[in-house]
Amino acid sequence: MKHSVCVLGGGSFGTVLANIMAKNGHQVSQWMRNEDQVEEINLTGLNSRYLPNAPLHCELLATSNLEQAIRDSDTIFVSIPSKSFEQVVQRIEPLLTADKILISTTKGFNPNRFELMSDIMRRNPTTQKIGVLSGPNLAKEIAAGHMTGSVIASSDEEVRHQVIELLKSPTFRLYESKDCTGVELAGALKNIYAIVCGLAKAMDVGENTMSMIMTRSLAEMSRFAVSFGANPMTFLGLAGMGDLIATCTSPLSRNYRVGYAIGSGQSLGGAVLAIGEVAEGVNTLKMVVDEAHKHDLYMPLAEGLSKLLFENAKLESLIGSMMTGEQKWDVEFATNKGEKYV
Ligand SMILES: NC(=O)C1=CN([C@@H]2O[C@H](COP(=O)(O)OP(=O)(O)OC[C@H]3O[C@@H](n4cnc5c(N)ncnc54)[C@H](OP(=O)(O)O)[C@@H]3O)[C@@H](O)[C@H]2O)C=CC1
Ligand SMILES: O=C(CO)COP(=O)(O)O
Repeated sequence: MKHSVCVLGGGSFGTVLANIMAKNGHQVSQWMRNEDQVEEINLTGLNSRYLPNAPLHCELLATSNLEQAIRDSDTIFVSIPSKSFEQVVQRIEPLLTADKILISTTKGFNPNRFELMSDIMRRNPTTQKIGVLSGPNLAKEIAAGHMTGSVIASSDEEVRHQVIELLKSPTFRLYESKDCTGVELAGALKNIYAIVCGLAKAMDVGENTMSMIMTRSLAEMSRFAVSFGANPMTFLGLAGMGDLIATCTSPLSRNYRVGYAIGSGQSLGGAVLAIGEVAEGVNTLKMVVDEAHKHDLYMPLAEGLSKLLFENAKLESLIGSMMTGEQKWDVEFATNKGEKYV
């Protein structure tokens, strides 16, 4: 069945998703605020700023008319950086109807208060058909046709099945989850640890060290997420371990590149500016460390990175955080916490 879909955001991820769905034969419009970009995509089939060298499907229609894009669509993917997500969702609220499906693909927190993108979407008074998409989805690899998969999380079966129908392709697999909190937190939190891994790589640490950092990162991420109601098992899946591996090892990750640049001697501001695209991990780090303090959660890697980036601490303090912190359980959910995981 052919669906009418729109993707909000003209960045690299919004563009690859819109392109997959157009290739799948759906009617797809991609909303962006930049008129020149709209013209370029419609005339040349290219989004040269965010996804150079990736020819887009001829039926993908770029538009700057938000009202029409929403009215014509049964499913809306919001692919806007977390900083502007709330503002864009507020703009579309008067255009929503109870049957429209809203999906977030954004991996971050609202910078104004501690909440996830799904919390922002749920506040709309009209539709509760809501889901989040997250997984190892480096946009440029998807555009190049490399195989990957993602997780569609929603408590609503219709939402999950609709997203699978829209996006499944010979190179893109979709898996279902009901653990929205876990999937969404996994996607947001891994960006912190991609920065740490970029830094570590710039320091030329060995593979043992990289493996330890990634594994302890997974422990921190799941500890944090479980305290907000997530299922720790979600972190073994594509949205957890899958995305952590992709983002912590690939120079295509903007967060990894921020870490690498800082590890090579650049300032945080300089590194973010040079990338020219969103690196969500920087805001996420601030929000998460604040929450960890409030809830007394032990997160030595995030804490060490925060001191390095925001308090001018030396690199050694990050290493110290990891190497001199408490050494207790390897997999804490399998051992000491609550009988249900034993
Ligand atoms: N790229 C990737 O590999 C993946 C990204 N994600 C997540 O998807 C989200 C979007 O990322 P991505 O596409 O990479 O971002 P990019 O940095 O590539 O692009 C951001 C897009 O959002 C637009 N935008 C920003 N603010 C506003 C606003 N107030 N109103 C309208 N448009 C706005 C920008 O428009 P303009 O150019 O006009 O500023 C631009 O089109 C992020 O949370 C990211 O973590 C998830 C999976 C993979
Ligand atoms: O989330 C991503 C891949 O799954 C993209 O990571 P970056 O935002 O670090 O580029």
